[in-house]
Amino acid sequence: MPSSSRSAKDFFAPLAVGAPAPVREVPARPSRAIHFFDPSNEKMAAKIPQMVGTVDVLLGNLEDAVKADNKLAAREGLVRIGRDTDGLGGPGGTTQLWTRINSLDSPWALDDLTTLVPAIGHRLDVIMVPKVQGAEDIHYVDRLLAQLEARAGLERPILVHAILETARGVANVEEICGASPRMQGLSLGPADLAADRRMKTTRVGGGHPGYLVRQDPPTSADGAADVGADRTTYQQDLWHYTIARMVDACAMHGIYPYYGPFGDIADVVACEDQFRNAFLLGCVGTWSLHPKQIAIANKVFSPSVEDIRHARRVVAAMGDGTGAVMLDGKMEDDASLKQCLVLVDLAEELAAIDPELKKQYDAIEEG
Ligand SMILES: CC(C)(COP(=O)(O)OP(=O)(O)OC[C@H]1O[C@@H](n2cnc3c(N)ncnc32)[C@H](O)[C@@H]1OP(=O)(O)O)[C@@H](O)C(=O)NCCC(=O)NCCSC(=O)C[C@H](O)C(=O)O
Ligand SMILES: [Mg+2]
Repeated sequence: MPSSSRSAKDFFAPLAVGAPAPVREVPARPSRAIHFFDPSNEKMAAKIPQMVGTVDVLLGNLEDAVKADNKLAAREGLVRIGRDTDGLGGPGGTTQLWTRINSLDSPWALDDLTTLVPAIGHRLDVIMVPKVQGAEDIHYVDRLLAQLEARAGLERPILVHAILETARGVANVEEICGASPRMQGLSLGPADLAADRRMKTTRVGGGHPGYLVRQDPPTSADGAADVGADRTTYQQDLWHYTIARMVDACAMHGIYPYYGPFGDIADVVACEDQFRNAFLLGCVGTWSLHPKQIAIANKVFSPSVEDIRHARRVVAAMGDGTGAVMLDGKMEDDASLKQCLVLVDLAEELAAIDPELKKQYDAIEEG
């Protein structure tokens, strides 16, 4: 659905003479892990060629986590990597190439775009824009990209991904998603969002032991509550509300939602839990900050063999897709079939790019 500031008839028109036609549908390319690296960090940059083919997306980060003194080196490093790395980015790339530019109010964002698009625009699949506040930020990037693409003679538009990391961004999430046909998706930026909301946390994503609910107190025979008794507590998910809003806004506009960073690199168990919550709620992928988070993301954001076995059984049992049937004591109908088809379709997309997964899904016995 077009945003209110552009009429429906103009929504899919190029925003500059000579710019490529906007996409009508965002390509469903697997992007389970968006792996962040700092192109100014020589050790990290040296690892990028060998990571192609092992991760769905490699993202050259130019924003936070890159020291101010290294901003230029990061931009130039990304240009080198984009130019020289086989198989990275563009329509034939085995791994997508994304970048996160600096925020639009920073001294670097304009040069990020005017340098990257002419130099490696043909390789760049998606530009992640941080701290997006509303549709106006997307409109600015949209027009500028169209001008730069036209000048560079690009044949396909670079897509845009917004990070949801301000209270205003969350309040405007639907209009952000619908602001341009370039919109590919949204990620949660829990660290900046926490600061902007004045949450009293100090972490980069994940949970907090203080955010909990407690079991009711036991009562004595006279009905008095023993509030001092030992009671089980249940840690709650700080990010549930925002992820759920993000998922709905993305689904409504046909674009893709992602969890963001999990900063406790050592806690691979909680990382997997956080990723899985996001997967179950509808996210298609997550960020990876360290090489060891790639395997976690790939595992979590690929449907399990058990889920695919069950989903295929439901599809088979439902025949023409209408009516209701009983399977293993449970009712299945049109709606559960649709859920199963989400999983089956995702498995097919992933099997097409991941031979190991394909082997596992192909080995599932029918019946
Ligand atoms: C988190 C790190 C700083 C950890 O780095 P380091 O201490 O060097 O880790 P290791 O010693 O375990 O590294 C082992 C080797 O792996 C290489 N390495 C590390 N990270 C990466 C990477 N991301 N990509 C490629 N290679 C990597 C190291 O160089 C070591 O190599 P070697 O010595 O040759 O064996 C570091 O991982 C890091 O900086 N990660 C990226 C951080 C980042 O991008 N942060 C920004 C995103 S989160 C954010 O911005 C918040 C968000 O916007 C919000 O608001 O919520
Ligand atoms: Mg941030």
